[in-house]
Amino acid sequence: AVLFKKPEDLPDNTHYDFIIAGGGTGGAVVASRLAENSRFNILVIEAGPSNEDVFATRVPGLDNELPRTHVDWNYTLIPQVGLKGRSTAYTRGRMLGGCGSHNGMVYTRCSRDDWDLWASIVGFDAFSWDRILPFILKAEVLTSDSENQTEQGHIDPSIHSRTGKVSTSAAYSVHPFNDMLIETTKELSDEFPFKLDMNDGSPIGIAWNQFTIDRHAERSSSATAYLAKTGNNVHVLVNTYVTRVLPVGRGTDFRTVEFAADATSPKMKLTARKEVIVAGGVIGTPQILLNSGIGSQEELEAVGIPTIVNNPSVGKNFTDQVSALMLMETTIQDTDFDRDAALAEWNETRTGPLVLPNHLNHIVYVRLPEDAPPFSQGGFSDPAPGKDSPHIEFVFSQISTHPPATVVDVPPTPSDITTIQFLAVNLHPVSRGSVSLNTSDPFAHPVVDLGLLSEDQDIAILREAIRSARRMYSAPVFKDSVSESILPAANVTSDEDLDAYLRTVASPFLHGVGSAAMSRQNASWGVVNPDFRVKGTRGLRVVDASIFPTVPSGHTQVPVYGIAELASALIAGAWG
Ligand SMILES: Cc1cc2nc3c(=O)[nH]c(=O)nc-3n(C[C@H](O)[C@H](O)[C@H](O)COP(=O)(O)OP(=O)(O)OC[C@H]3O[C@@H](n4cnc5c(N)ncnc54)[C@H](O)[C@@H]3O)c2cc1C
Repeated sequence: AVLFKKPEDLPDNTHYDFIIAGGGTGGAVVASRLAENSRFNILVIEAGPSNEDVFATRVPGLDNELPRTHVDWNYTLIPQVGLKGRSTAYTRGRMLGGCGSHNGMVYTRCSRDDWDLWASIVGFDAFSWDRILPFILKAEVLTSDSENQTEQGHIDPSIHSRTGKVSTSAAYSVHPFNDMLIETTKELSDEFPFKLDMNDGSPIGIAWNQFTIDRHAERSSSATAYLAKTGNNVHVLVNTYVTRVLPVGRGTDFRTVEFAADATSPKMKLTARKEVIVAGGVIGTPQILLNSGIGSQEELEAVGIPTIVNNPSVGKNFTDQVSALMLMETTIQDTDFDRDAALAEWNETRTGPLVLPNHLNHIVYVRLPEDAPPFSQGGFSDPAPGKDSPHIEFVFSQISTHPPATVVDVPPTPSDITTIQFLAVNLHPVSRGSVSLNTSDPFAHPVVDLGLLSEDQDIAILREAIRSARRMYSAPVFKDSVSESILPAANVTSDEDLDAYLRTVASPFLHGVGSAAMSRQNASWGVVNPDFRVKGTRGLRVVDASIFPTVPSGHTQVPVYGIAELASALIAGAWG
């Protein structure tokens, strides 16, 4: 690809077939795949800088140093009623590769049920597990064993690809906690069975984590694995903000993109010969559509934006998983290390603690039984999409006396006590939020609301997540080394007390989806059709996590890779 750092550097008289707004996870995949047809010229416009200018993007263990910097959009949720009016940070990557350049690199395809549900919601079988899998595999290349990465007992290589793009590995470190968790899968096998590979469509149990990390212990992303490897028929304009998409003439053929370096620079316009693809992510995409007059007429009028396509679904249905910090007191060896020495080691030999984002190695997925309290006593219906889908995830951060190494806000934590630090997550909340505008200024942050814990069902499941985690640490293997629940405190056990704790600590898990949701062609709701085209328009598609109709049973980057590969094939096919 050819990189341009300022709008005025773009060559005159170049005609682009496709213009892609947002060079993040989804946008970079689509640009690279379309570029495989050498007759297509493609322009990617990205608000942030190149990932190559940001060293910390390369080092897995420096992922926590990227949020709240110039490569973060630094959004804040409006005060969340379900969190006692707390506002929490909502980090999103703002550079080539988008969130994929600053995320936790966990590789999860989510469950068979998630994809089959999407296929039935949108009425297009291409989204079903069996049919999306080839596209997920197209995006993946499993690394072979190297130091700190092994397939043996950690992964089922037969369900992975050796020929795709983004590196996936079973990166690991050696630590006694690993063996203890594996022992738990024997001692408490009903609730916590061992799972050889959580990417087989049925992610339930305790598994070794898999990460988008390459064999040189570097982050792999759509920026490094796709965009950096494309030819010169892709032009990439960084540091440039897409303000609107505009129709060509008076209709709804939205093939013109308006952009500027910043609020004080002149706005420029370019028209794509074939299509515009918006890939601004779960906040950027609805913001661009709304600024362009595609949204609820009533809400657009209130901020003085003329409506071109009246669609009240734009920005609605915004959903994220909700997590709660937990700390357990322990005598297990801590995972602390000297950062500078570790960085020197990573630089020299690509070994040491920075080869991994978190310093513990497993991921735990729990499916609540049918008679679990939220269902049997609370009367709530099962929010998971099927029997192969978990309700709860535990993801471990570190064992330390320091505050938790997480990018979400955490309450003050006790010092001088060594704790196992992890997040308990409700994977399928039913609370919904929105992305909306309170100004017609395209450079202002939109109003971002997740409605976290606004539905009682969500807190009921998070309560069970805490109880499930405590059961896990009651396994005999932890008897002499894990003593007490510190957060929430051991005496916090009743529903009321757990709820009070949860409303104080809960945070978004940063897997936002659904703000430009896909629906059936003739549905009365939804923003894009199953071919990714924005309803009521021509020439305009959306390809990113905003189109997911529901939040899946895991982390969201792999589903973005899957749908971006599918979309690329559809778009290339339409113009082939
Ligand atoms: C801190 C964090 C950790 C995470 N950890 C994991 C994990 O371990 N595993 C996992 O699977 N998922 C993880 N995720 C989620 C996952 O990374 C995202 O769901 C996924 O990358 C989203 O892809 P996307 O294409 O929808 O958006 P993005 O990757 O965010 O891409 C959107 C791009 O559009 C650009 N953009 C937005 N607006 C404009 C505009 N107006 N003009 C120009 N450009 C614009 C943005 O700068 C960005 O580059 C994490 C997310 C975060 C924030």
